[in-house]
Amino acid sequence: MALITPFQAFPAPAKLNLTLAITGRRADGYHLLESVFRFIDLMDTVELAVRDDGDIVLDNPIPGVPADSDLTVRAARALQAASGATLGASIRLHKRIPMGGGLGGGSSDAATVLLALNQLWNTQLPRQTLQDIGVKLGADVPVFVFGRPAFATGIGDELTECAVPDAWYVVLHPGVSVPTAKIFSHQGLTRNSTPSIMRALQTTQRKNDMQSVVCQMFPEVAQCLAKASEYGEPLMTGSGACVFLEFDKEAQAGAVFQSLSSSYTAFIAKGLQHHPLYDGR
Ligand SMILES: C[C@@](CO)(OP(=O)(O)O)[C@H](O)COP(=O)(O)OP(=O)(O)OC[C@H]1O[C@@H](n2ccc(N)nc2=O)[C@H](O)[C@@H]1O
Ligand SMILES: Nc1ncnc2c1ncn2[C@@H]1O[C@H](COP(=O)(O)OP(=O)(O)O)[C@@H](O)[C@H]1O
Repeated sequence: MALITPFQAFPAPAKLNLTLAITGRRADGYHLLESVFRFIDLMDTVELAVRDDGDIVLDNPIPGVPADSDLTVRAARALQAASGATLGASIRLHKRIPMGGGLGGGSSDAATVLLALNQLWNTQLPRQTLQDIGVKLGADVPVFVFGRPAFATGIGDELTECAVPDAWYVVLHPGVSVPTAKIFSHQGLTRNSTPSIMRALQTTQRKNDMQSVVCQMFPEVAQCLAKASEYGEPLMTGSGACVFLEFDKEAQAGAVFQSLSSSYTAFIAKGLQHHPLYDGR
């Protein structure tokens, strides 16, 4: 019997980019960003059981995503390679975060695997080392390992903790899936936002430099933003397609959710002050 522990469940929250400015492009094609990331309580669950044969096995691959490409499997293998761990893991994924929605679900699943297996395998790598392993899997992975709301620079991997308000969100899915790479490589993308001098301002200035190109390519996103603007000031998260509205009170979010959930797949979510696996260290 290869399994040597029972399955344990670990949460993987979605993220919102409260603001996202593109300030330049590196020689390797990756873009320089300034963004404020926060976590919300819309979550996937990753179940993990330790194996004694060193294998990494995904029990329930996502349709259309081969197990070897799944970010959870890649994260577990990257941790084995970096730590020399000889143990393996069986993985079961319970997806709730829509894919290709700009909510970072795959990256969050990967970060949860890194954080959880680092404990289950007793590899004891420091958080920064896990972030360094994570960035090779995807630019969004480090912030989930970092575990706190963050002002991000670099390609989204240089992180400073920042304050975010207690808030509730209505997240709308416009019904299309946006390919991140296509938006980053689009001719019409503006890449010249001025880097901010006062970082604190970034939590109040809200924009998304990817929104205009996504709206050109996917009119469904523009229509969703127009509809949502009847209830507040919506913004797209990441490279889309999801759109969100922020509210101070749960009741306000609840009323808007009621109104919009007949037109869109919608989620109501509480903003988190830290990642559920963040232990303060
Ligand atoms: C746009 C953001 C904002 O948080 O989020 P999502 O919309 O994906 O959630 C991220 O920067 C996405 O991060 P992630 O989805 O992990 O990106 P990766 O897998 O590393 O890269 C996907 C593609 O986007 C491009 N890319 C990504 C990040 C970045 N700073 N510059 C880029 O040019 C890469 O060249 C690659 O072609
Ligand atoms: N565990 C995973 N969950 C979701 N998507 C994954 C996973 N592993 C690999 N992927 C791939 O990553 C792509 C981006 O997914 P995701 O991170 O959910 O969206 P986004 O980058 O828009 O926030 C998916 O379309 C899928 O092909």
